[in-house]
Amino acid sequence: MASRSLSRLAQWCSRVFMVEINQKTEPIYFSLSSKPSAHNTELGALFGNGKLFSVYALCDDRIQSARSHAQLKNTLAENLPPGCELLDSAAFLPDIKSSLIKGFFLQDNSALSSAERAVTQLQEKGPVGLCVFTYTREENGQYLCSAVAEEPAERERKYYVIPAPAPQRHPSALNIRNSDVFYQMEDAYKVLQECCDIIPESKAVLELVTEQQLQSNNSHDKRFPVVVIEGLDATGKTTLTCSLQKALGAVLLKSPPHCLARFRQHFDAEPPLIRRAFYALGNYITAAQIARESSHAPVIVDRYWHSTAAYAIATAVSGREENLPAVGSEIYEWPSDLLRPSLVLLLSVSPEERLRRLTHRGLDKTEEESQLEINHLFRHKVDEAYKKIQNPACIVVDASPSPEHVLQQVLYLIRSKYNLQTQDHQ
Ligand SMILES: Nc1ncnc2c1ncn2[C@@H]1O[C@H](COP(=O)(O)OP(=O)(O)OP(=O)(O)O)[C@@H](O)[C@H]1O
Ligand SMILES: Nc1ccn([C@H]2C[C@H](O)[C@@H](COP(=O)(O)O)O2)c(=O)n1
Repeated sequence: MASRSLSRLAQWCSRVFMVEINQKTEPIYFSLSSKPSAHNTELGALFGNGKLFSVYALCDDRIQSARSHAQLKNTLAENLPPGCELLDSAAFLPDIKSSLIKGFFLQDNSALSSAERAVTQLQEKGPVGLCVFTYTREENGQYLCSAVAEEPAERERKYYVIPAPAPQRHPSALNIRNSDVFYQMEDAYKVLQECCDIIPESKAVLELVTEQQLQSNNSHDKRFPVVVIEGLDATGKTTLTCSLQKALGAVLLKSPPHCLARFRQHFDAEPPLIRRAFYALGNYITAAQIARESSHAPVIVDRYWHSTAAYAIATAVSGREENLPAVGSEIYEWPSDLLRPSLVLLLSVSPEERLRRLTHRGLDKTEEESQLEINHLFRHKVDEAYKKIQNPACIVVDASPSPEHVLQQVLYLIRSKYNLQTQDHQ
């Protein structure tokens, strides 16, 4: 998307705008038109009161655009006048992949809006173009939209705001491929290559990926079973994987791998495009380690691609759980260049039991895991996304019994699939 082509209001008329009032109700969809609509009362909930404007960060450089969007959100949130709502917004071409442009819609009841002043300061600071729309209500009940643009002629141009039909598929899934989830190592690798000038740690991560790939044993000779243990935070993955390692004389690996631990906190603070590329590359390093170790012993892995894809999809797909694409969608496809495990077990416990274990454990969590605590809906979406991933699909394991009971249950599952003997029988 070339930002220059979108700085002119007319270019936005082909798009549908979506504004999410909250995570639980359907978004409001509208378009811009040269003709008024007879039915725009539907827009009342959004365009009801106060001063209204929306803002989108436009930039040709996807890294700069991702960081500018994050910076814009922080700036608007920090300068929000009392009574002003900051809502997620997006403009898209229905069913056209990668057409989603994320932004923010503000309902502002204050006269001199500090949010608007913050946007103006950001615009002057650059370096990315912001496209700001303002909306006004006419006497006849029609809503008009104009762009705060450089050229006077552009500023004078106004379009009617008219209701638009809800698209077949929720637009937040349009940009997932290579923005939130990566399906080839080289696509994730390219993102971090583009970050090297602004995020020095990227270079070190890329060197580790290259080093591990060079050491990878791609031979498809006899391999011992590779069992991945997945699940939300505090479902008992670490406890179970350690017990499995002892019981099976297995090698225990994890994703992200230990060699990336020192970079993790930094990339967790980056916008999704960069953060997810980091975790995707972590899976490829872990895959190279699995390839080497599974030539001489069974391998147990604590989190792998299912975690990376499920958390990314659940974060990217806003709104209700039903907005997740159906099973069979390409977004759930295992990457063709990533080593496939023999078995993936998804540990499942009740939210109450999980919270009990988390509280009991007292360790800190990633921002996303903190989200899981406050956001019941987000947790459900992560769980649903886990279960939609195919080839291999997860086998759900009830992990609420005692650690020993869960271990025996999982050993039975593994043994019934392979004639793997436990350590004490060898
Ligand atoms: N089957 C179980 N029954 C009761 N408590 C358990 C069980 N398994 C683990 N726990 C306890 O629950 C807490 C979380 O366990 P653990 O760290 O293994 O979870 P986890 O899924 O690895 O979490 P994370 O993803 O954050 O690493 C720990 O205090 C652990 O002792
Ligand atoms: N392969 C992986 C492993 C982890 N993540 C992300 C998803 C969550 O935000 C978080 C959970 O990890 P934990 O705190 O349990 O170590 O890390 C991922 O995206 N891909």
